Amino acid sequence: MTYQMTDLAEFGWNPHFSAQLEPDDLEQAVPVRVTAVHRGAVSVAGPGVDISIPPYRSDPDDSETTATVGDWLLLDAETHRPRRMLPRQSLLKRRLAGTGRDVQLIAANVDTLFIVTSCNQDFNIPRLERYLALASEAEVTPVIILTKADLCDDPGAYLRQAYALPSVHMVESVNALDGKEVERLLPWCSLGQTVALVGSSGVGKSTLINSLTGRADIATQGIRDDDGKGRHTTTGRALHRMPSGGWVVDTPGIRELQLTDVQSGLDDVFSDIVDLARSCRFSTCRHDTEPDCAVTAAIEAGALEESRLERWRKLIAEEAFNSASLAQRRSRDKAFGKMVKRATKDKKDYLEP
Ligand SMILES: Nc1nc2c(ncn2[C@@H]2O[C@H](COP(=O)(O)OP(=O)(O)OP(=O)(O)O)[C@@H](O)[C@H]2O)c(=O)[nH]1
Ligand SMILES: [Zn+2]
Repeated sequence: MTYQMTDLAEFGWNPHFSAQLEPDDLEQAVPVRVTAVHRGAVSVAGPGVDISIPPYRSDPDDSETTATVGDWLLLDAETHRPRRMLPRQSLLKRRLAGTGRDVQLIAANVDTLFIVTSCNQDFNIPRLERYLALASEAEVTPVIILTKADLCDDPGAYLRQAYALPSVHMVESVNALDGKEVERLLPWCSLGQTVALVGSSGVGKSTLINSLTGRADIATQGIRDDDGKGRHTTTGRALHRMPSGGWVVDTPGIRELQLTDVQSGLDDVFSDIVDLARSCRFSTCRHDTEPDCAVTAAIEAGALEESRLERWRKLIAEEAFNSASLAQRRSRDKAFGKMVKRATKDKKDYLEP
């Protein structure tokens, strides 16, 4: 079977994925994209394919290799069984709420992360920095979207604060209810582009998705669900096609974002402090009372805000804590695997001396 690359491009295929193909792959396999993950089934779609298959994990020992929304799978053209998953271009994940340890995959192969906040008390620099670190770590381009501009006297003040963050290059303020204004986001939503939205509850993510998809089937707060049992919030997870040709990932609100394994993301977002720290006299400088500390010197000179240093410290501490518990679990899993292997070998030796 052969495909026009343009047919695949509609689903978000790009040279990154072409580069993963073996010469005869497309003769025996169909590339499909995961459009939804349900309990016990995964929906996939591609040119001429729109089916449900059982959940797939390429490495049984590694939960991060579970096919998630946005992943590309090569299905056997006849049996429709997955042959393999193509290496991801990006991966958004978060610590699973409640368990404290497990990592939940949010979406793969996302091009742009819309970090949504509103021009009111939700606007919060530390929260933006967390989301920026998440985007950087996931290798997704961040765009900050300031909603409810229509309810605010001076949206420009919020725009300026967001732009002032060193790693921020794109900020848009919109009235998410106004389709015309939301068109300003179209450059990130063109053919085959995949966007995901993150932000606190109530900032307007569903409203934006509705405006971008031109549909009203995604529940917004305050609207009653069909079952009449009450307010429906975004709980499913799926890729929705936009009239502009792009795809939008509808993920549940990430209310308690925890940073896992985001050391390099933090370094990017706080590169100003990391750069300064290189000039401290001691490589182990804690930027506290040490002599010749470039960081405290910058604070004294007014070049760095002390609160920014504090936020960095807090995130570093949180990151260290999270990564430590993750590392503990990984080494425990590994030790368990080794023990099982050893026991199996012992048994074999015993049975076949
Ligand atoms: N005036 C105005 N209202 C908005 C805007 N964006 C969202 N709203 C309203 O704010 C409320 C919350 O919006 P949602 O889109 O449900 O927020 P959400 O981020 O999806 O919330 P969760 O589903 O809980 O994560 C709704 O009543 C929207 O109509 C905006 O830009 N301007
Ligand atoms: Zn220092």
